[in-house]
Amino acid sequence: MIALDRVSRHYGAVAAVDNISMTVARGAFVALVGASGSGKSTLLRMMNRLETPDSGRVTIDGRAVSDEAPHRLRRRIGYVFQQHGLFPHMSVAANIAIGLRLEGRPVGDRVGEMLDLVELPRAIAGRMPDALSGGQRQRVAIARALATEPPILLLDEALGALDPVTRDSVAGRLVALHQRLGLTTLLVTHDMAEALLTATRVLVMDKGRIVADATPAQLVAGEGGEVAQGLMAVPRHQAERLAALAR
Ligand SMILES: Nc1ncnc2c1ncn2[C@@H]1O[C@H](COP(=O)(O)OP(=O)(O)OP(=O)(O)O)[C@@H](O)[C@H]1O
Repeated sequence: MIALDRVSRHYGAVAAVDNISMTVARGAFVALVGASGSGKSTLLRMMNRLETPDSGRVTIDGRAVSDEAPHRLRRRIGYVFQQHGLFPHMSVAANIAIGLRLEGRPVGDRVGEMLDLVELPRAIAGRMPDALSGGQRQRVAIARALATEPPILLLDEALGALDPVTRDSVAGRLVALHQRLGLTTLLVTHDMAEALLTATRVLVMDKGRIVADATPAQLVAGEGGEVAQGLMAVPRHQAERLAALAR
């Protein structure tokens, strides 16, 4: 569904994304992990034209994203980032409905349906974003991203600002939504454990390149190479220390 063909993006001398070719199948849940600065966000943001490659081509359903107006493209691609990005002066309902309104589509009962989808009470529709908890705000941001029913969902550290309990619960809801709506989802995260527990395919980035492309089971089995296993050391070490506490 999504294809990158020899895509690069430089900032001065830095190759943020260095000649990457990859494809993402429809319905996949792909995590992009890697150290800070490895190019994850740049790669993601080239898919919805928030960044432009210096060379190479990004296509969705066979069509180059550069041939489509950004606002049209973004109707087909939901995008959620770390700082939820809700409009502070608009109610929850107005935030969720904004995509539909911009397209001139009827809102109908969509706000309520979207709140149901992310398991928030419909009664919060009239609240302002600053009257919500961080986890609730992030779920509203996901509801907003999905309100226009885009088939693709891009999440850039979308859970990164949440406390661990909320993060775990929102991650679980996301996987359920991904399956229920048949989405194609890409999740950028620093957290290898989160990648392993949500995605079915994990891409590991290092210095602008993809250095591993593996399933969670393969990574747990020790595959994927040195950089991937370096990232695996964190959850593995934590699991060992927790197991040692129980002894
Ligand atoms: N607008 C920009 N101007 C200059 N350099 C940039 C810009 N955006 C990204 N970079 C550089 O490109 C490289 C990749 O950045 P990117 O944000 O894609 O990495 P990342 O893996 O998402 O990092 P993080 O996990 O810290 O968000 C970094 O060296 C970064 O400093």
